[in-house]
Amino acid sequence: SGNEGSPASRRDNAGSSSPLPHARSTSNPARKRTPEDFVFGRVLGEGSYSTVLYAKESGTRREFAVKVLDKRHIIKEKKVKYVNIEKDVLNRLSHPFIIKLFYTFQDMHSLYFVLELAKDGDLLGYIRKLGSFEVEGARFYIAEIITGVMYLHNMDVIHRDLKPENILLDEKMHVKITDFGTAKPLNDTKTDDAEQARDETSARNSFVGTAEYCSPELLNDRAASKASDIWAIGCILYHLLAGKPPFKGANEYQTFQKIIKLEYSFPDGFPDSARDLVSRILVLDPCKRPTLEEIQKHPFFDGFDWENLHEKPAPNLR
Ligand SMILES: O=C(O)C[C@H](Cc1nc2cc(Cl)cc(Cl)c2[nH]1)c1ccc(Cl)cc1
Repeated sequence: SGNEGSPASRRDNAGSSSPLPHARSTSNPARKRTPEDFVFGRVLGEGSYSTVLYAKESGTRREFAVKVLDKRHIIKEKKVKYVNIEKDVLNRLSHPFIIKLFYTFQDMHSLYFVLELAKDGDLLGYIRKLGSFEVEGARFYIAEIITGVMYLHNMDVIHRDLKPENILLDEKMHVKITDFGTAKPLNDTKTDDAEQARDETSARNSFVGTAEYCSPELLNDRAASKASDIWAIGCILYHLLAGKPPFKGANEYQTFQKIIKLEYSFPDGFPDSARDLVSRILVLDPCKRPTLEEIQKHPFFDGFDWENLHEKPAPNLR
C-alpha cells in the first residue's frame, strides 16, 4: 500500500504500540529518548568523532545543541573509553561557565549528547571578527575562563584541549566551556599507571584538532596535568590581545617545534602587564607555572572584581 513508508505505519510495522499521549511529553524523564523527539537543524560544529546539530525538542520546543557520534566510528577508532569519560565528567559538572549536559541516549547507529545551546558562537569567531580584544574585554573573558577552569580543577577534572573554539558564548555573551571529549578525571583510580601511560601515548599519537594550544609536556611524553590547562590559558590570553596564537607554524610539526623550543614573541603594543603575566605562564616546566590562584593575584587583574562574574553584564567588544 502507498503508506508503507509513512512514520505511523513504520512504527506499527515495528510492532511497537504508539505511546500513550502523556508519555510523549519530555517532562517524563523515564520515557526512552529517541531522535524522533527532535527536529534537527543546521550543523553547529564538526569534530573528528562527532557532529553537533541545532535541535528543537518537539514537545517542549526547547532548543539544544545535540552532539551525535557514530558508534561504528567510535569503536573502530577505539574511542569508547573517551566517550564514556566525557559523559561521566559532564554529568558531574554544574557551573554557569561550563556547558550543561541535559541527558544522553543512543539508537542503533549513534550516541547522542543533548547539550545546552550557546547561541553566540565561540571565542575564535569573535577574535577573527574583531582582530583582537581591548584589555578590558580580554581581562573579562580570560577571567571567566579562569573561573570555569578553577571549578573544573576543583572537581578533579582537567580539560586538556582548551582553545578559543571550545569557549562558546551564550546570548548574554558569557562563556560556556565545552568539548570534554579529551577531559581526564584526575581521581580516575580505576586505571593503573601502565594503562594511564598507554592512554597518554594513545592520546598523543591520536592527537587531533589544532596543535597551537598543546602544552610542551603533552608533546614530550609527560602526562597532562592541571598545569597543561594553565599553559592553554596563557596561549588564549596572548591570542585575545595579539589577534593570533603565540605558537603558529606553517604546519602542525612546525607549531610543535616552536612550542617545545618556547619560540614566541610579543607584537609591538602588546600591553605590558599582560606581557608579564603571559611570560610567567608560558614556561616549559609545568611545575614552574603559576597556579590559577596566583594568576588571579597578578597586577594584570589589579582592581578586577572576581565575584559574581556571571551576573555582570559582559563588556561590549569594541
Ligand atoms: O552510560 C550510558 O548511558 C550508556 C551508554 C554507554 C555506551 N554505550 C555505547 C555503545 C557504543 Cl557502540 C559506543 C559507546 Cl562509546 C557507548 N557508550 C552511553 C550512551 C550514550 C552516550 Cl552519549 C554515552 C554513553
